[in-house]
Order: sequence, then C-alpha cells, then structure tokens
Amino acid sequence: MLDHAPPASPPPGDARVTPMMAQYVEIKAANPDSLLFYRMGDFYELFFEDAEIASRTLGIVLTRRGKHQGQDIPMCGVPVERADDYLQRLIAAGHRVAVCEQTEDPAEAKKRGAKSVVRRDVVRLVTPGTITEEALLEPARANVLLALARRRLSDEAFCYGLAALDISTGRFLVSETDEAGLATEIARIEPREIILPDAVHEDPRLAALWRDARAAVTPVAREGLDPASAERRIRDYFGVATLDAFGSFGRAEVAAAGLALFYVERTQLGARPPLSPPARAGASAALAIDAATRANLELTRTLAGERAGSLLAAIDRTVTPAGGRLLAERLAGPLTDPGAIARRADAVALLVAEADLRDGLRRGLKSAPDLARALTRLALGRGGPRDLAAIRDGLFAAFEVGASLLLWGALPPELAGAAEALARLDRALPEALAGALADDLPLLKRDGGFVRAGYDPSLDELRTLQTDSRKVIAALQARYAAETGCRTLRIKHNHMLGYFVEVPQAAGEEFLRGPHKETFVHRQTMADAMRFSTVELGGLEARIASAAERALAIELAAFDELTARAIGASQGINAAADALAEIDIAAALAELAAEGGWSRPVVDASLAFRIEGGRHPVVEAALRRDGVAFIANDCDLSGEERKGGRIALITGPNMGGKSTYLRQNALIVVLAQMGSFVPARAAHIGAVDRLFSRVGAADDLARGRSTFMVEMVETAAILNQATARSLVILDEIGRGTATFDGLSIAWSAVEHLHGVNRCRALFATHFHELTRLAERLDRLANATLKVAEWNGEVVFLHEVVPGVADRSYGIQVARLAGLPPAVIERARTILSELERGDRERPAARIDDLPLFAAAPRPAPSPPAPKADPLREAVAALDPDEMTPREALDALYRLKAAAKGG
Ligand SMILES: Nc1ncnc2c1ncn2[C@@H]1O[C@H](COP(=O)(O)OP(=O)(O)OP(=O)(O)O)[C@@H](O)[C@H]1O
Repeated sequence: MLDHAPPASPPPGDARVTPMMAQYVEIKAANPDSLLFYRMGDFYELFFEDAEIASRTLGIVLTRRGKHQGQDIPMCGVPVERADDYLQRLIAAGHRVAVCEQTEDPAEAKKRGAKSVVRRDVVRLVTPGTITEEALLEPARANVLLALARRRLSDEAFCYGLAALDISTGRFLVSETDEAGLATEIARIEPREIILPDAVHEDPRLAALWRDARAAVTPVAREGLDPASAERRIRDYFGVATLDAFGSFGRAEVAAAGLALFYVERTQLGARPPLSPPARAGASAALAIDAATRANLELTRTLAGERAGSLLAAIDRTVTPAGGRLLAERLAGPLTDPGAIARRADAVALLVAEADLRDGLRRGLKSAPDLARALTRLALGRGGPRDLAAIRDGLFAAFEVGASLLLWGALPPELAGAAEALARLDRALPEALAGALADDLPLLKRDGGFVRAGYDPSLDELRTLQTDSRKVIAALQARYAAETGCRTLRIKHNHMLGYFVEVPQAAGEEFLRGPHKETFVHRQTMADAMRFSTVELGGLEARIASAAERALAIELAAFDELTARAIGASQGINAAADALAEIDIAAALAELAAEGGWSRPVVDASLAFRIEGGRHPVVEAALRRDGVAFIANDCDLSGEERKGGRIALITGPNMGGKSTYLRQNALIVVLAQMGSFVPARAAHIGAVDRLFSRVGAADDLARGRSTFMVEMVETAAILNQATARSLVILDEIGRGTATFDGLSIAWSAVEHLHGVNRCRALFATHFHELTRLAERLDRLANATLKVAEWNGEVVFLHEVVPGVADRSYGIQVARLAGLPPAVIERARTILSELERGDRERPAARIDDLPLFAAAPRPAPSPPAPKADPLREAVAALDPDEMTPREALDALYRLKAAAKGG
C-alpha cells in the first residue's frame, strides 16, 4: 500500500532514525493496510503516505516533520476532540484506521531515561463494518459486517456460509446458499464490509462480485479459519458447551460465524461487544430478489443510490431508529411462508383496527432511544453518561409500551411475544439509573457532573467542599485586599500557577519590600501586574483539587458500576430492543395502511395473483404532492398448479403508465410478503418464490457491458431461473438493438416464459406484433393503457384495459418533451411515409426505408427520382435475414419483374 513505505524496522544503529520514528515504523508495519492514527498529546498524527491520503481525503494541511533516512517526513494531524468527525469521513471514503494510543503516562516514560519514548499500542481498528460511534452510524441503517466461508460439495460445486453481524446492535444472522444464490444473498444483506478467506477472494469466478460490491472487501489469510476452531471460537464467545442451543447450522455457516468473531476480536482488540447468539436467517424462506431486480424496483434506494424516492422512504412510518433498521431488513428480505407472513400481518391488522392503541404505542415508542447501540458502546468502553441515560429512557419506554399492550388482553402472537419480552424486564436497573443520573448530562464521563445530587453522600460532601472553598477564596481575597489596602487585589487561577494573587505592578513592588513580604511569595512579573502565592492559598488549592479529583473518582466509579449492571442485563435489554422494534414496525405499517386506505392481502400457497385497484406507493405519493390523483388498476395473472401462471402483454403509448403498472404489481408482492398491508382494494397472492424484473436500460460501462448486453444478461438470468412460483416483470426487452432482432428475441422470450418457465409475468412492449401471440398462447392476454385524443392532443388516462394499443404516440410525447417543431414536423412526415410503406409492403425492413434521407429545411425538396421498381425491390431485400428458400423465391420474383418491366 505504501509506495515509499518505511522499512518494517529501522536499520540498527541508524542515527538518522529517532526513537519515536522507530516506534512508529514498527507499529505501522504491524498494520500495513490501515491508516495509523498515532497519538501525540492532543492530536492523532499521520505520517508518510498515510498523511498524504488523509490530507487529500480530509482537506487538511500537509506539513513536514523532521527527516527519516535523510528524507522529509510528510505529516498531518487531527485533534483528538474532533477525531470522530475525521474518522467518519475516512471510513466513508473506504479507508480503515488503526487507532494508536499512549498506553503509559509520559512521566513513567521519563523514568526510563530522558530519551525514552512513551509506550504506544493500537487499541482498536476502525473499519466500515465494525464502527459503533453514534457520529459514525446512520440511525435507521444497519451497519453490517458480512463474513463469508465456503465448503466444497463436489469438484465443481461449493456451499457458501454467510454471517451477517451488526456489531453496533449485536444482531447476528447466518445463512447458507449455493454459488448461484450468492450475489442475491449479498444484495439482500447490503453489507458495509465483507470479510472472506483469500481463496474465495481470489476465485476468478467470483471476482466481479467483489469488484462491484458497494462494500469494503477485506480478504483474510487462511490461518485460524478451520471449522473446528470456528466452532470453538463461537462456543467461547457465548460461553456455551455446544452450539445446538442456538439451532442447527451447516458447516459453512459455522465457519462464517467463526470468521466474523475472529474479525471482531481482531478489530476490537480485547473489547467484547454484546452480541446476540447467531440465528439462522433461513435463506430458503426469503423471497429471492437478485441485485438487478432490487436496483430496478428501487426497494431501499433509488437507481441513483439515494434513500429518498425509494419504496423504503415512501413506506417508513417508524418512530425509532431500531424500527427503521428492522423495516429495511424486512423489506430487503420478504418471506415466502404464508403462515409466517400471516403472523406478521395479524399484528398489523390489530393496530389498523385499533387506532387508539396504535397512537398510544407510537407515543411511547417515540421516547425510546437506541437501546442496542447505547449498550454496545457501554460494553466496548466507548460509552458516556448519555448512553446510560439512553438505557434508562429506553427501558422506561419499554415498560410503558409493554403495559399498554398487556392491558389490551388478547393479542396476536407477534405482539404477545414482544409484550412478554418487555414484561420480563427488571425495573431495578432503570430506577437505579434514574436515581443516579443528573438532568443535564455531559457527553464525556471525564467531564464529571453527571451524578445526581443526593445519590452519594460522600460525593455531595466533596461538592460542598468545592463550592465552599470558592466561598473561602472569595473571603480570603476580601481579607487580603483589606489587609494590604490594595482594592484591586484579585485571586485567580491558571494551569501553570494554580491559585495566585494578582495585583497591579505598583502594589506588587510594595509587596516585595513592605511588611507583606512574609505573606506573599513572588511568582511572576507581568507587563503591568505581579503574581504571588501564599501558604494559605496553597493549602486551599490542595483541598479543592483533591476534592475535585475525589469527586470525579466517585462519579467514575458510579459510572462503572451502573455500566456493569447494564451489561449484566444485556440479554434482557437486547430482547427489549428487538421487541420495541417489532412493535414499532407493526404500528408503523398499520399507520401507513390506515393513512393510505391499504388492505390486507391474502397470501397462500396457490398460484393466484389477483390485485384489485392496485397503486404504486411511490408514484402515488409524488403525484399527491402535485395534487394529481393516481388511477388504480387491476391485475390478474392467476394460474393453476398444473398449467402455470398467466402472462399479461401490455402495449400502450409512451408515458401511458406501463412501467408504473409493472412495478406496482411487483412492489405489492414485496409488501405483501414482508407482512405489510398493500396499496390495493384487495389482493390475493400465491406466495412468490423469486421476483425478477428487467426494467429500463442501464449502461454498465464500468464492467464493460453495453446497454444491450446488460439487458440480455438480465433476461438470460430470468429465463434460466424463473419457476412456476416466480413473478417476472419485463419492460421493453429487445429495444436496444435492431428492430427485427429485438422483436425476435422478445417473441421467443415470451414463448419461453409461457411454455418453459410457466411463471406469472407482466411483459410491456412497443412491439405491437407481439400481441398476435395471444392467438397461440392460451395463458397470455393482451392489455393496454387507455388514451383519449382531444383537439389533436393526446390525453393519457392511465387506465389498464384488455386489448391492444393502436399506436405509440411517441411523436406526441416527443412534442410534449419540447423537441423543436421542425423536428416534430419532419418526424410526422416520416411516420406517415413509414406507415404507408408498412401497409403496402408489410415485410419491408424499417432500416431500409429512407428514414434518414437528408432533408434540410426550408430548402425545397428535390424532385423525386423516377421510380425504378426493380431497383426498389432489390434494395428491399436483406440477404442476411432470409432463409435459402426465401432467397430463391425472391430471385424468381425479381426475374419475373424484370421480364414484366
Ligand atoms: N396509474 C397512474 N395514475 C396516474 N398517473 C400515472 C399512472 N401511471 C403513470 N402515471 C404517470 O405517467 C408517468 C409515466 O408513466 P410510466 O413511466 O409508467 O409510462 P410508460 O408507459 O412506461 O412510458 P414509456 O413507454 O415512455 O417508458 C408517470 O411518471 C406518472 O406521472
């Protein structure tokens, strides 16, 4: 990583290397892949290439400090107080940071000799997937570290284990997949950092996965990753004799979970975040949505990568950060088991029906801070008084929420389970916290003042002593002023002198000579003042300082004791945090359903797909802001087990609403299967196993793929993988190439979906020729979007009706978009010519028509050349497109024409 990296250790006896630099070089050599934050006083300093990277990334000044082996050492520094801010920016830019602290007092180092260097050690590695600080985390987004491991099944095949760990909350889920499903699983998990064995990282078949990951990818060497040590590591971490209590895991899952813990130990260096035991995410129970479909449907972020404008942003009514994170997780991984889906929907249904209960719960939840993240910071020794307060407030909110649920009585199982977890909480901890913590809390514990008056009598006594001492000092100042006759005498304090007496220069001269010489000992002469100390003042100072020191020690002890109690209760606290998040989601989805008039879908094991009055939640919200109503549309793709699902082939004008209609039906599936109500009057959905979409066109030039290539790769994935239980959304496939190639591909793709995949599908196209497929394919029906023409203007009605579009209205849309009138006029002329040509010679190739004949306006059109039917007929032929039989026929026709001419 370093071009001009310092050597691992300086050459022995090299006088040009200072002892400090030697220490730096040694620590840096042990952490070659991280930027080293090297603590020096109130700064973290960076040297060499680290300094250059940091100064570029952070926009801070690059300076030089001394020389190393005869060369200037580039350096830059960040103040410790603001380190979080800089860390955040470095992590966001994809760097890792090793934080190196002084591990002894400088005074200690001095004892070893004047030239000895203060001992320093890396106390922590900060990486994108292992951060815990509030300032570094997004509240409503999980921060997932994904560990991968694999196990060979045969010569060719591997099984992959995935462990998704959010250290900031302790959530720890494992799953297993084959190679084909790996990309889909990673897309579902959306990790910030991926760690994986070197061998997996270097596998050429997977190279694209790591190259395209939106996460930092960290390969680790093989040692310590064997299955036995992985299992031992998990058992040790959770203090259990066997993993059976946590469920049954595959060997690849165990290896992945072990690797995750290995990385936690490596980055946290001894500190142990309170993790939940690993649980199976059950990949087979999740609706599979590949990365392209996820991106196309803009589930958790838009194509531009923003949260705003995504489905998640449109449906998020949660009031707690943990609820927000769980909502994103559920949206990313909807279920397939109708029973599990119904259990979630039962909770939502109760809270839709009971508005008062819902409001009460949401009010209670709003005051609940982020319990899980506060607890983790405390456990890692990075917590402050406000984290203790978060535990206090979170637990009180938990009691309130739990009590209102329990009062309700008969609850659906999901809510009953959550209420029970809350009822099990011990009131003693939050009460102790409430008794101990003051109203206004400092950010850092070392600032003191966070323990409430009355909590500890000895602390109160010391505080009184401190306040009293100040009074005593004030009295002393008055007495000295009276005794010396110097009315401007002041007692002041600074770090150098401690408490001292300050008088104007002239009075000071008196003090040095006169009767006060005995009392006032000269310390300092300023420009216009003199400073003295006295024995009395020294005694007072010692008392005040020791009182402050002892008071802080008592406060820190109280902090440690309360923190230990919170950590001791971490299992219950984490369970409460999970319960609150579940209640938040149920209430939030109920709020959303009530607000938008959404209905509860029926999800079962059939192949039904019947949506009545469906809407697109994101487009609807956008239109509502402009005061425009969304037109609801039905969709029926229901099939039978024996035959498979139905296909709707949708033609319609540009801007008619085809894409919106396609996507809304896919989004309704996602919402229904995550346990939500749906934006429709009614919906009956046979649980979908995989959702595919190929919508819009996106270049992927970074991967060296053209628009058309991307389109074909995605279409191939669909045709190869969709099952009879899948839902497929295809929007305008084949438009990225020549018309006839595109039409033929679209045609055969529909036939394949109908005959082989037999899935439920929506297929939008501008190839009107495809509508004739309905005559041959029994489970395919045509639908179109209605338009009206009014005063020569096209009006989009956005209503889906059975039938076929008569035209695309592309030119009208082009005019609405503001194409110059001359271009529109010319396009109309060409269109009518083309349509005439099409009527007269339906087989003619569009490419061969005089589409692009130069027509500079307003120059008069040149006189039409004399028609030569034979030449035209030859021009209309395309040998590449003809079968031998067609070519022979054409030859005979030409011969006949020549004879006739
Ligand atoms: N059901 C609807 N009700 C009201 N407005 C709608 C509806 N559907 C679509 N629209 C509006 O029409 C616009 C165009 O819709 P959409 O992109 O779905 O059209 P399209 O037929 O796919 O167009 P193209 O063929 O040009 O891609 C949307 O941005 C929205 O404003």
